[in-house]
Amino acid sequence: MSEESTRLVLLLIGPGTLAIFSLAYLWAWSLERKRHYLLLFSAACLAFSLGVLVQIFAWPSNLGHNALLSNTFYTLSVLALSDGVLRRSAKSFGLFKALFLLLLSSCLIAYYFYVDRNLVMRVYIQNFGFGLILLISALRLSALAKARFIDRALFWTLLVFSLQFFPRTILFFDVSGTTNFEMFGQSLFWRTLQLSQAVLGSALALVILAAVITDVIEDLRRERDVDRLSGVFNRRGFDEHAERVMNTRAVSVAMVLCDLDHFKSINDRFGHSAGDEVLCLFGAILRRTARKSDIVGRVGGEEFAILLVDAERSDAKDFVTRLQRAIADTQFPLGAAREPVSASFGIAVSAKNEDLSSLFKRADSALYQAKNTGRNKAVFSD
Ligand SMILES: Nc1nc2c(ncn2[C@@H]2O[C@H](COP(=O)(O)OP(=O)(O)OP(=O)(O)O)[C@@H](O)[C@H]2O)c(=O)[nH]1
Repeated sequence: MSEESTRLVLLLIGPGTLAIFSLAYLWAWSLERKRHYLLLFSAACLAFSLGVLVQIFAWPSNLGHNALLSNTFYTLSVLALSDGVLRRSAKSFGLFKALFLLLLSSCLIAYYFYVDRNLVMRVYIQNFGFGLILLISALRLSALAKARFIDRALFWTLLVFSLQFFPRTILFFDVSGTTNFEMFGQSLFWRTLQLSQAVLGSALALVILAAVITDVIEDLRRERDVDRLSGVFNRRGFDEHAERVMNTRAVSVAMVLCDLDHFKSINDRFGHSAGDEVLCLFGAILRRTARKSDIVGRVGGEEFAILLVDAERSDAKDFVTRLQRAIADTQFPLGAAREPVSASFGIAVSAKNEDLSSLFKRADSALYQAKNTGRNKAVFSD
């Protein structure tokens, strides 16, 4: 292979890798169409890849047109990337802001080509501009620095990627001393740019892909573990989370089982959908009343379980009292007479080394007792 072909192949590695990432995001979007930001990542990779190709193959050959076209692709890529990462976190870059920046960069590049031809200014405008856009986006996502591992990885990779535009431009562009467009492709600046984009750009694309895959897996896990009607864990989710707490934390826990009274009669008199509405409201009450660390689940038709973490008998009693008050204060959609809704409770506080199944059984017997001795009351397991 001639030296020229080897050089070309090496130059094509970066845009080729990004084109593959573009296809990967597109494929991911075809599986998860509600995640529109995947299209933005795909567009960002494709636009960057096209920008590099336009420069490598000098198409169009007119230098001014080439500078403008490659700048458009690069700017679109940076804007799509910024908007994509922001949208993943339910924020957005803003269409008008993006269009304004695209227009501004095109005008500046055109000015420093056609009016005051200055390669140095064009390189600084592009690199500092891109660095700044990405830096601002990264800083808007600073909350991710305290989130899950993959979010932290995304935040820091984006931050490093945005910051590298500044020292790389200053160091290598000044060192290479290139002010001539014809020599630009041979310059140290252009080569370090290609290398850093290939390495850091691929790292960023890879971290984003990993974050997207993690999002999808978490969503699937949530769907598997959460009861859609009441918004609390289903039996599977409850067991898994409760088991984890009991196996990893050496604190006293209390199991509260809670069963709505005469629920069959609610369904019979007001209809199944009114019954559903009661379950939905009841789930909301439980989520409001429990602490973040507690585990709440719907473990049967109208039966709920709450594992109070780091709780003694008095904490469980206080919790149930607050719950009873919240139930009494809630207006359930049960006809004009506003039929009251009540629940019975069985409570068990963990003994030393007691496992989940034994704790659950004791709370269940206490609940059975509450039901059999008049309902609308709480009974403790001894
Ligand atoms: N609307 C609705 N009803 C449900 C759902 N799951 C179970 N049920 C109903 O809940 C009722 C439970 O009835 P029972 O087990 O007799 O309990 P109950 O009427 O509350 O009686 P006590 O618990 O003894 O006070 C049944 O009629 C089930 O059909 C659901 O998701 N939605």
